[in-house]
Amino acid sequence: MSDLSVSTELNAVTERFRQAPKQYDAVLLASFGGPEGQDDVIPFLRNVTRGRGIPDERLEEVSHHYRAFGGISPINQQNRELKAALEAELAARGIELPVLWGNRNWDPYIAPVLQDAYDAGHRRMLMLTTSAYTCYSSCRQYREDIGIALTESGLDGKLEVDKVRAYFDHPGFIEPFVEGTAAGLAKVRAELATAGTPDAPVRVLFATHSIPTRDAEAAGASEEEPREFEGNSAYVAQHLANARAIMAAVAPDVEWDLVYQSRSGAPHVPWLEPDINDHLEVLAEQGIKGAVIVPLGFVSDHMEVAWDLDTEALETCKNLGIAATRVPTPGTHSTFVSGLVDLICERTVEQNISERPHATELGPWYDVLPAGCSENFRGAKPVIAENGSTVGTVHEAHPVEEGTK
Ligand SMILES: CC1=C(CCC(=O)O)c2cc3nc(cc4[nH]c(cc5[nH]c(cc1n2)c(C)c5CCC(=O)O)c(CCC(=O)O)c4C)C(CCC(=O)O)=C3C
Ligand SMILES: [Fe+2]
Repeated sequence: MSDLSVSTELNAVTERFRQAPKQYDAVLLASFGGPEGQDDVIPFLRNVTRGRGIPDERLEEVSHHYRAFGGISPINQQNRELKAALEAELAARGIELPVLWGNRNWDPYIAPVLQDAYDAGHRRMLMLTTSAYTCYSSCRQYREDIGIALTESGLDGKLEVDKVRAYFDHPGFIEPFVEGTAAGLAKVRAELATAGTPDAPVRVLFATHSIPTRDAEAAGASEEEPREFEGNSAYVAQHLANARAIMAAVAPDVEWDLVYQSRSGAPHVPWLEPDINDHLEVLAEQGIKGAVIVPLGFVSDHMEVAWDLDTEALETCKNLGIAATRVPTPGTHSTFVSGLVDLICERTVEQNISERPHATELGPWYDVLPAGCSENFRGAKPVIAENGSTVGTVHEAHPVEEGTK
């Protein structure tokens, strides 16, 4: 249906940071976590922002987003559904790999999940995150949280944990956006036609989470493997490359912009801009009458999508007289789920997939990150899946290996 252009070639850098396939005994589906009731809201926000310099006023404001949803973030249910979909796809392919689910900021927390996994006999796990891009928050922080959990529990050296590559440009992640953008454009154009202005200008807005510009510049950067990125940031470059790939497949003639949302730091700290709402005002002044909002930075329709886009940005569009629609996130789209299982199979010995499909020239991203990748100036922490770090590796003979020799 679409003509997303996909390459399976490895670049020299990826080749160097590639890990040989292993015999894993479980997948760890690692996510952000969210509150499941009004009483959870404040403790959850404290977990997220511990030591991060987020002003109280911002926490107060964000707590209202959660309160409006009964204190329940949609993210946990979405992860339960993703876990079930992954289990079904693995089973359908005859792959015996249990999927365990752990969160960075809410129950079920990563640390006890790792302990339970070890107690149940697991020794070699492959982490799959619900975060597709490269920056501190979307990659390194997950790797540090595993590193900290392993070190503090004494499991380091006994339980091995690796990570699936950042999959922003895997076709399984991009295809649902291609489909959604095409459908969104058709919907907005139909709406404009009904209003008697079929030729009114429409803009596609690719939305992602803003991050501090300092984090953006550190994203994907490492002394070991210096690389130049568009926008001076792998995070920015990855989104731009994805947006281009999607527009090339869907509507090469339609104009688009990359915009940011959910900024939370202190006002004097610079974050990536423009904010989607500010940008919509500029577009309205330029005479834009239709907008297709693509939540390119997100894997599921969690609170950052449900509030910041569906509640705030769509409200802004309404006030500005812009006909708008928000495209679905990959969620449990069968192409996405199947792509995630392909990503797992890239790393496993059984039913190994040796090709590394990628729809942008930036990828495929690394299995093992170059030393110091996306460090965020908050001090060194134990980290897994990184060149030069032994955290998350096993120093003794591995029982699974012994059994299979
Ligand atoms: C890059 C990125 C992603 C995408 C990658 C990924 O998916 O991981 C993401 C996802 C998410 N962010 C989420 C929620 C929050 N993020 C916050 C704060 C922050 N996010 C940041 C970045 C990101 N965040 C940053 C740099 C901060 C500042 C504090 C810090 O430096 O860490 C805060 C604090 C309050 C506020 O200021 O908003 C909350 C509540 C939820 C859960 C939604 C739900 O509950 O459904 C999800 C999926
Ligand atoms: Fe966030």
